[in-house]
Formats: sequence, structure tokens, C-alpha cells
Amino acid sequence: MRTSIATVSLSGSLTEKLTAASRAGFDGVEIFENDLLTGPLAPEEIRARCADLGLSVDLYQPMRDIEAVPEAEFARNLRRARHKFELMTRLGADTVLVCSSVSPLAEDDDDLAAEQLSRLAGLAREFGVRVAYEALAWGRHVSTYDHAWRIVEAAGHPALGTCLDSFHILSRGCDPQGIEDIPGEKIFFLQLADAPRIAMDVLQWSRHHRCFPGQGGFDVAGLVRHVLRTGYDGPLSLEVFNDVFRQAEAGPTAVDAHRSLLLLQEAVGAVELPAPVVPTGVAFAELVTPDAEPVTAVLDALGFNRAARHRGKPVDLWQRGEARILVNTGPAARRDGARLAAIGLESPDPAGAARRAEVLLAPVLPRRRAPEDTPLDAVAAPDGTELFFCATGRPELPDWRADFPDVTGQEPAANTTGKAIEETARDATRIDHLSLTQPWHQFDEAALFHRAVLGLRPQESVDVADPYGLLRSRAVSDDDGRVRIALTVGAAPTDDTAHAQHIALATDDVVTAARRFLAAGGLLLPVPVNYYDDLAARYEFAEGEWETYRELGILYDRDAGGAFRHCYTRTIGRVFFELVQRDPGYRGYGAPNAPVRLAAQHAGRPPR
Ligand SMILES: O=C(O)c1ccc(O)c(O)c1
Ligand SMILES: [Mg+2]
Repeated sequence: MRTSIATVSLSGSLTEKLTAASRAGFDGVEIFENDLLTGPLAPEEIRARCADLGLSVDLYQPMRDIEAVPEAEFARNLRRARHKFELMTRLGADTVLVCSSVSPLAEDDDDLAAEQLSRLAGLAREFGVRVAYEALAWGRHVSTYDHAWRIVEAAGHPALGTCLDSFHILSRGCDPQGIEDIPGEKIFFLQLADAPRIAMDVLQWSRHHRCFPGQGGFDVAGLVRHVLRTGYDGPLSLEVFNDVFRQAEAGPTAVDAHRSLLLLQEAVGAVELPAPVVPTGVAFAELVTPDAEPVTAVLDALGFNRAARHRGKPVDLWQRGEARILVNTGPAARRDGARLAAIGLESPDPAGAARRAEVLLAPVLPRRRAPEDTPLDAVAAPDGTELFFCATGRPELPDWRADFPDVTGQEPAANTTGKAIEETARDATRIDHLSLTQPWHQFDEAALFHRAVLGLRPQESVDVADPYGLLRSRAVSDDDGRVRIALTVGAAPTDDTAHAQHIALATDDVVTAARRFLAAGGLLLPVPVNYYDDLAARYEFAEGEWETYRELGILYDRDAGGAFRHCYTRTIGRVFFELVQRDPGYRGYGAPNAPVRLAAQHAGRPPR
């Protein structure tokens, strides 16, 4: 299907918006009047620009407060309309959106509304323009799509149809089933937006919190299925008023937007994409650091061994049990310290996973960085994290381990790699989860990306109090908990405590692991005694258990499925490690303890 986006959904000048829409793969745009009025380009120039960019001008909008008004007022409205229709001819736009009136002059009179809209459509037709009448959820007398359609039907004018907008329909809880009663050729336009389910005034909700389909709580795909059953064959057009997108760079927003429409089309069966390939484990996490020592000192104290070194690059493989961490001191290292730059995901079908990611607009990374490298499928996530699709120890496929001869000098032949990993697997350590901080404007995109591209399931988003702001966190995971990624975003873009990433290592016995780490010279994040006093009031512990947690700085949480015990190392650059002991049924990530952890991290930060 054709895809379109309203210019109001993107930031910047009209030229920037059009360029971003075209680059992201949209076929057309809705031009918002404001974007035309405030810019230097004449309508003919905008038309030419769109044509050059391969964009059609699918809609011009909005016209407001037109219908069901006293005759003298309506005469003025027609004068205004004539001017707009002339402008639309110059712009090359053949459909105008008229939203239901919010004017105090409007009367609650459907016959009058129909009669005046019919006259408006008559004038529009002289200019080759069609009028699409949309019910605003807060319209004065017309606020539902079925009411708008009754008026359009009564008017019976060929140049008058309706515009459906998923936000106005779903925000009011209207049943979209009734859409199927509208003939497809009378649906002149379809606008799509999702929104988080928040209780607030519908106008404010619409103007500030719309998001792209799949990023909120509405069943937008369900609505589109009803629309397609009518035979509607116009574009799927995104109209998203959103405070974040108004500020964020237009290019990435447009990509996020187009990805959401691809997924929507997949969901309704309008397009077939390569099937999702859900990862089955974490092969490795890669830290890039200007200075290996502080990282390797912590890994060493955590019981990791330097197992292998990359043949051609300054990258070491550190391993403990099934947890594998690459420490890269190569040219990608930045002065601001260690960061989590890449994740290896075990994939049942690495090439298939990369194909889906590419179709869903993820940048594909070179399969080889150097001629002698093993070719690996990899893409970049929206935050820049490189995702490698791995087939560790599967002789029929390229194996990332092949580039890492053991430190003993022995080349791991593809078919012995599996065995090497099996031997160390007796030690129960593995990566429980990875926490990735997202750019402030890409949080919703990140959740949709990980769901759509990797087939991971997002959990509810949680808000966490940080002493200097509010942090949002949303985990995505596979159904078996073999791959868990916590996506977080801090309020203050400059605050590096809230922006540190971490690697959580699963252990069967966090007390022993913490003691070993301390004995090996490691430092754990100190936790205030107040926390433990409160913990003792909240839960009952076995004899001595609580005292041990307090002594070591171990945090504790519990849900219906079991307990979670965890502690943290000090932060190195932009990363830290967490040791976690997770009961099999526990689903969370210790979120109730996150404010304690953040406060301690702030307190322990070296003064600037
Ligand atoms: O918020 C508004 O006024 C507005 C304008 C035009 C639309 O298509 C819409 O859905 C909302
Ligand atoms: Mg709309």
C-alpha cells in the first residue's frame, strides 16, 4: 500500500521534513498549512520539490470551523475555502481535510452541516479538489466517525467523503467495526496514530502524546483491518502530534515512522516481510574502552579468564562459564571511557535475522571488517549498538569464535568451539541481561525496534526515581528469558550516571559470588543502612540472611514468581556490572531497588 506522513509529525523546515520523508521511503505527504505559511517556498516550488523527491501531496490540511454555522458566517467560510482551493491547485494537492467544528457558532444541526458541506464540496469540485470530513474527538457537535459519516452520506455529494483518524476513533473507545458500513470509495483518507493509554483530556492527549502505530496502547492494526474490508485503497498516512518528535531530528523519526507502517502492513497481511528470527541466547557482549586495565581488573575479580584474542585486532575474549565479554581497545574507543558497543545474539538463522532487520530499515553493517575476518551478519540498533547474529559452534555456519584463537595459541576449529564452551559451562555464570541507555528521543522507537526486528516481547515501561530526574525503563525479552535487554532513558541528557549501561551476570549464589569478588579486590556499590531497615520491615528472612545482604550490599526484591538478589560493581567509564541471583519464576529486574542504586551511584561519582 502507499504510505504517507503528515508534515506535522516531523521537525524542521518543510524542506527538511520532505527530505526526511522521502529518504525513509514514504510515497507521499500530508502538508500541514502551518508548514506552508511559515516557509519561503511558493506552492509551485513545494510541488516541484515533492516531485523531485518522489512524493505525492496526498492531503492539505486542516480547514476548521466550516459547517453548521449561520449563513453569513458560512459565506465567509466559502470565501476562505476558495482561496485554499486555489492554493491547492498550485500545490498539486487534490484532497483537503475539514475537521469537525469546535466553534461556538456551530449549531447542533446535521441537516445544516450536510447542506453546507455539500456546497463546500461543490465549490471544491470546480478546482478538482475533494473534501474529506473528519470528526475530531473533541468536536463541538460531531465527535465520532459514524456521526461524521452520517452527515457525509446525507450530503450525498461526490466530492465529499470522510477522513478516518485512528486516534479520534480509538481514544474515545468507539467500536471500529462500524467502519465496515462505510463504502470504501467514500473513505477519502485514512490517518493513523497510536497513543499510550493515559487518562487525560483528549485534546491534550492528541496534540502532545500521539505516537507511531505499535508504540502505544491502541489496536491500530485492528482498525486498519476494518478499513481494508471496505475496499479503501488510499494511502496509510501517519499523523502524529508529539512533543518529542517536534524536537528530534527528522531523519531518524521518519525511519522510525516508516518502520512502524511496514510492521502495520505486515500485521494486516498487506505485505510479507522475512519472518522474525528470535534470538536464543547471548553469545557475547562487547565493551569498547580506551584503556583495558580498569575493565579487565573488574572482570578478573569477577572470575573471568582471558580465553582468547582476536587474530587481527586488539580485542580480547574474557569468559566465565557461559558469559563471554569482548574487551576492545581498538580505534572505536572514545575518551569518555568504556561503553557497551555490541551484542552477539545466538540466532537460529543469522542471515534471515539480518534480512528482516534490513527490510525494517536497520543499517546493515559490513560482514567483514578486515579481509581475513569471518563474515558475520550484523545490524545497528537505533541507539547505535551493533547487533551480531551468531551461530556459535554450528559447523555449517560462520562462527565468530573462529577469529579468536585461544590464548594457548590453539585455533578453535569451528567444530571444537561448541565443546570448549560446554566445558566451561559447568560454571553457572551467564549473562542475565544487558541494560542499554537510549537517546532521550528514541525510547519508543527502541522498544518497537527490538520487538519487530528481534521478535523480543516488551514488558510494561516503569518509571524510576533518580535523584536528578526520572528514568524510564522497559525490558524486552524472549519468552524463555534467554535474551533480556533493559532499555532505559534518563531525563537529563547530560547526566552520565543515569546513562550508564550495564551487564548483569547471573549466578546461582550471589552471596558467594559477591564474597569472591570482594576477596579478589573488587569493590561493590555501597547501599545505605536505611534501605536494609526498610527491607527488614517488608520481608521476612531466614536467620542471618538479611544481615548478610546488609554486610555485602546485596539488594533484594520479590514478585509472585520468586526472589531476586543483586549487587553492583563500581562504574567504569559508562558501564558497570551487576551480579544477580534470579529465582526461575521472577520476571523483573529489581526495579524497586533502582532508585537506591542510582542514588548510590550519584553519591559515589568522582567530583568534577
Ligand atoms: O488537533 C487538531 O486540531 C487536528 C487537526 C487535524 C487533524 O487531522 C487532527 O486529527 C487533529
Ligand atoms: Mg486527523
